[in-house]
Amino acid sequence: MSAGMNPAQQEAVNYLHGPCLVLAGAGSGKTRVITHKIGRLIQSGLAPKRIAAITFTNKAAMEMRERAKALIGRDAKDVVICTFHALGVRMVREDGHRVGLKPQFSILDADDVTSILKDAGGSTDVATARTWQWTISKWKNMGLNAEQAAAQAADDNEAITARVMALYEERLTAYQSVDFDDLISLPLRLLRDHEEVRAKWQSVLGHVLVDEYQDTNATQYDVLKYLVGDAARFTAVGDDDQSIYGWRGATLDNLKKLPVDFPQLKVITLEQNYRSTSAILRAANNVIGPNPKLYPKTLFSELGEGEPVRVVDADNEEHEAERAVARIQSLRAGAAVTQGPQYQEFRHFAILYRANHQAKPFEKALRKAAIPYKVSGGTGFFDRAEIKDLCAWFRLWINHDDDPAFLRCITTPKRGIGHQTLGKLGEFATQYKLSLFESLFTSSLSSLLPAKAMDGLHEFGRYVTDLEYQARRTVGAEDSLAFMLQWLKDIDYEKHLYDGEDSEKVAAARWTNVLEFCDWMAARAGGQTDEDSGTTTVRETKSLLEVAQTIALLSTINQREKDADVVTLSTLHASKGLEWPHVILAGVTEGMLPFKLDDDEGRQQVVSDDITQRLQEERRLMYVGITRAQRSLAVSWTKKKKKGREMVSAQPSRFIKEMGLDQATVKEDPREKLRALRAEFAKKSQDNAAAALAAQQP
Ligand SMILES: Nc1ncnc2c1ncn2[C@@H]1O[C@H](COP(=O)(O)OP(=O)(O)OP(=O)(O)O)[C@@H](O)[C@H]1O
Ligand SMILES: [Mg+2]
Repeated sequence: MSAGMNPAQQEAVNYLHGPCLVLAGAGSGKTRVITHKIGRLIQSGLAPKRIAAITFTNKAAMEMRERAKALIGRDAKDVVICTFHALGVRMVREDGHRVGLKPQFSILDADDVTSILKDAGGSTDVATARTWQWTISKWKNMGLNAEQAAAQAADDNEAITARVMALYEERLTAYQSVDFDDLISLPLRLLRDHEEVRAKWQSVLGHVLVDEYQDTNATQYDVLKYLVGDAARFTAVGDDDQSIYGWRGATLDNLKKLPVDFPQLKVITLEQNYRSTSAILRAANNVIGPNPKLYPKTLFSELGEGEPVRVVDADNEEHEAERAVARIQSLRAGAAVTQGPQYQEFRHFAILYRANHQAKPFEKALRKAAIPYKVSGGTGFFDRAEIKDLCAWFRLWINHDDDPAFLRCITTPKRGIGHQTLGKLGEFATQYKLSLFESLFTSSLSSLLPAKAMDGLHEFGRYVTDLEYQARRTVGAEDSLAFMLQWLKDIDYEKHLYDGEDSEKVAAARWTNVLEFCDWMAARAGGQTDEDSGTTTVRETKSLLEVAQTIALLSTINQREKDADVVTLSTLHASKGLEWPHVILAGVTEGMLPFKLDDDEGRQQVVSDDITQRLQEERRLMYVGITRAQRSLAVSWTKKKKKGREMVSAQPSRFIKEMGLDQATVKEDPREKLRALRAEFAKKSQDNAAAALAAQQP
């Protein structure tokens, strides 16, 4: 396992029996250490299923699984490679009964949580519910329950929020549901309060590896500590300069605590960057320079100076997007990078920005130029309303007490059961502490509702039970697909989509998503997993209900997009850990990156109101962005930006200056567009020629 590993990396890989921290800058091969160490641990005799590698996102987990498979082969399949949250799902499923949860509990997404909070707070508006949601999440991440939150409430607002939290928690228990934060705080409670749970997990896991350690929060740290116990066999890798989730409770204290809590900790630093050219690395080092250092770091690259980093100044967002597209075309035509391999496929390009909403102009410009792309870190396939609709049914099959799912199913599509009926049902359920589904068949309900309404409710209840019964018995790809299509027909879902959309085109696209989803589900019932890419392995078929169970539990699953040759659009946060040959950092405009610091709108996402700290986190975000680039980097800003509905003039981000670029080379060559046009023209005439040739074939 020592191929492609420098001595420091090898040292980290070979240090098997104690706590190990790899602290190093971007692109220095930390994630690579984790993958190789998995192999080394297996080689040393540890069973693959006793190794857990924890990543920051599902996508990162998927990538690591692939890398591990390429390196180790079949054994990689049994290694637990997942996020803290996914590990939490497993722990709560196995041991949640100790805190009153059935193994088939539901996981609520952010929208479900908002609507429960709205309700718990007495039908408040969405904005208030979201504020509560934010605070409650923060408390949960600090390990506080409603009672403790009430005790430490700083003002009336917090006191009210703590009261709402208590009601909210009651509802979650009634619904047999958990939210995302619970997936960390419940495992912690289980490990902390139940010795047998702790002993079990400590013997199950022989070594725990954590990537992106700098972005763990206090609760995750405690989970880790209990998981590894006194043996302390773990490897954490991270970079304090890439800590970008402070606003969500991540804390660098976790880095500082490690040597204190584990005095025998072995700390390894890495200095060589294998990702970026010197020009890119220099800009990155210059930007991060002003931030205080947790430990001294020098990062060098042997990949040569490379192309100078470009600065692109655009008039507005549309212009910025056009110029980005022109740059991609020009690089694809081989015009801009003169040294080394060219990296001209679409997959070699990424456009990164601060916030999701910035994607739009780029999407439009890319479409216009017929360049394929994907938006990651934003609304993914599984976040689409139509997919969530279908998942709600799965959730209900699996857990009848999942009230949010119940409400979604009974109203999508509408089946003639009105709000009044549902309101009565809700009151009844609350009064008798029952779930909505349980209430359906309680005889005393009929005294509250007219016979017709009762019939409707009973029919719905029976239909759900019947579907679940059938789904349990439907096994394999073909039957599952047929079953789902029949079900969609029964509930008239296609019509529901068309009725709900003004534009037929949009409705059709949504229906296509639904069909694609059914296909995907059916393939899973046929035994296909995300990891195998169509190779011939022996497949174990599953029942549709089993598939539904995994899908419903992990509502955010990444699509299989790894092989697609497309340009990536991503937020900076979601780009962490990844790399592309060519990167365009967009919206590097003062007020956007760094995000407006003189906050007069009481922005909710920011926990800390310390301006210096916020600026430091923004700077780290910029550092993360710059260090995603391997060969070429362009940084673009706009001379005008939106402020409310107005366009106001804007300045380049202070970070551009801090990159310390050579003034003579900073400007993007204005001839880029001409070159790009020429390239496009050349490609078009080639295509035309090919088409003409094809037409001549007999
Ligand atoms: N010793 C090595 N020899 C050659 N290539 C390496 C070596 N170590 C790492 N690499 C390559 O360098 C790139 C960056 O590695 P990796 O993604 O592991 O860095 P990282 O430290 O995890 O970065 P980040 O901080 O952005 O997460 C990858 O393409 C990886 O394959
Ligand atoms: Mg990494």
